Amino acid sequence: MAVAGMVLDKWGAVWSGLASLVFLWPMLQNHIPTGLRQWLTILADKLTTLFSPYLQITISEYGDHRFRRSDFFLAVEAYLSHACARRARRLKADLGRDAKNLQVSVDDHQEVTDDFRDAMLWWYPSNKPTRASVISFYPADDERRLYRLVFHRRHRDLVLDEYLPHVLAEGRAVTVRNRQRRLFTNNASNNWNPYRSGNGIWSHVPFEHPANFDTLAMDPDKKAAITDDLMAFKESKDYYVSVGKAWKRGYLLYGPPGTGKSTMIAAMANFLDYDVYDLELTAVKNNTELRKLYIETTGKSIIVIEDIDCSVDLTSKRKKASGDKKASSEGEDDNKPKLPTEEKDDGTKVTLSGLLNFIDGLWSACGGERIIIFTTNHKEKLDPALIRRGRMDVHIEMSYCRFEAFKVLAKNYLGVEKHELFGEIRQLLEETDVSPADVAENLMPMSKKKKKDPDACLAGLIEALNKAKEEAAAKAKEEAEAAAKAKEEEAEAKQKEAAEAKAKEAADAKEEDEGKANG
Ligand SMILES: Nc1ncnc2c1ncn2[C@@H]1O[C@H](COP(=O)(O)OP(=O)(O)OP(=O)(O)O)[C@@H](O)[C@H]1O
Repeated sequence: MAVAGMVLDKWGAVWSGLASLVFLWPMLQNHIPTGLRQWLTILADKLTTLFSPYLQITISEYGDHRFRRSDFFLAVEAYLSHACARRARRLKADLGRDAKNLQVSVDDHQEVTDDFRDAMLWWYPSNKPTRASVISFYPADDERRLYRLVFHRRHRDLVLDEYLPHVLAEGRAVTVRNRQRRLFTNNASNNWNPYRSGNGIWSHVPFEHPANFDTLAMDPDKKAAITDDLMAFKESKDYYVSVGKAWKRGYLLYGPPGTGKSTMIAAMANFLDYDVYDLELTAVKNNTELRKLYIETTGKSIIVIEDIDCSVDLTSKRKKASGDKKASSEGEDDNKPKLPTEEKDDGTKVTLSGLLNFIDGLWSACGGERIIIFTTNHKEKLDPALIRRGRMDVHIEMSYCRFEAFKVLAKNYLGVEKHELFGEIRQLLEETDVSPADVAENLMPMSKKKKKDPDACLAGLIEALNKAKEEAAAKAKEEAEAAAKAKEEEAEAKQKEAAEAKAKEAADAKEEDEGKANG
């Protein structure tokens, strides 16, 4: 007993000495030269590590690789916000994913305690420079956020074998439950900031588009094929692993304006419960930026490049390669922003090969569970390499409104599934090319009175369709006349050219004869 008492006395003195040092340290620091202070700090750290019965695990935001936020860090963040909220002193409140329920979570820099199978654990968030960064030449990397988990050494096995896997699983489940889906857009690179969480590469707002496959006007069989494909993709993680492919899928949506390409993307995102990254390619300076943007996207997301033909001049390369310089500018709108497609990558532009790598290069396999969608009004303008199967796995044509699609709109907008005017409308829709956007516009009851009156809306639609039909016929006539006139002019020009050539030939022959006679 006496020996035990002496040992306790000895440790008591050590702990009380250390406690005094910790207490006086802030005052002493100001009177100690910097070099000595750093040395003492490191020494104190080593002593604490040596003698303390507590162990510490660090989970940093970017793990070992500096490009992508660590999944484990994100899971810890979600777990702490949710599981430890009751014990935290500083909380934050926000509206949940449905924007109705209040959600209370742990404030960002709050220390929290947790208990797991009777073991106490302490979590310390930090985004201050670590000690290493004080003497490092590269402070930026160390200023990123981290969590320290502190626990008694007798719980080592429990923490490593059971607690941390529990945190990971719970954190992931919380993330899925609380996910407020987001619509991201890329920032110009001069606004990127390595010190900010997520680097400020993407900005986001809550994604709240109401479109879904029930409200999308489209042929029902085509619609069913798309939803089946999406569902198969979502559930095919193991399949992609087994065939050695990155878990991603490319969709090309093409068709005239107002046929529902953007609406389809929103319906897909709602169907899959994914985020949407709307990538504005003209704001991306080069291939490196493009890669960085991809790496900063998360799984369960749709990455969209709308109107890809307007961002990248994809036809010119092939035509230039065949020596047809004139053809390269045919049909192009010179006012549109275009990014060069020359394969030479001098770091000042996004090239076609950069875009191909974005879709299926090595970096594109980071993370998985992503859908890439390109939209275009002019499929024929795109380089075949860009849209070949394997890159853009599914090509979906968004076409003009036919009767099946109209029925969906009539049901959504007017609540009508059958009507005596449907026959006439079917006939007109077969004869006229109008977009679902135009049809929808005509079914929108702009006054309360009209809302109650589908007859008036449908009659208005018939009127608009007849007008569109007449306009189309007039345009076709005009075009035919213009084509005939052009043909006539061309024939006349050819005739004139032939006559001139003949006259010149005759004049030359005459000159030659006169020359001979004189000579
Ligand atoms: N297939 C459709 N089903 C339901 N609504 C549609 C459909 N197509 C168009 N609309 C309606 O028309 C509006 C415009 O459609 P949307 O923006 O999706 O067309 P888009 O093909 O993306 O056009 P653009 O090529 O000009 O970008 C939508 O807000 C929607 O209300």
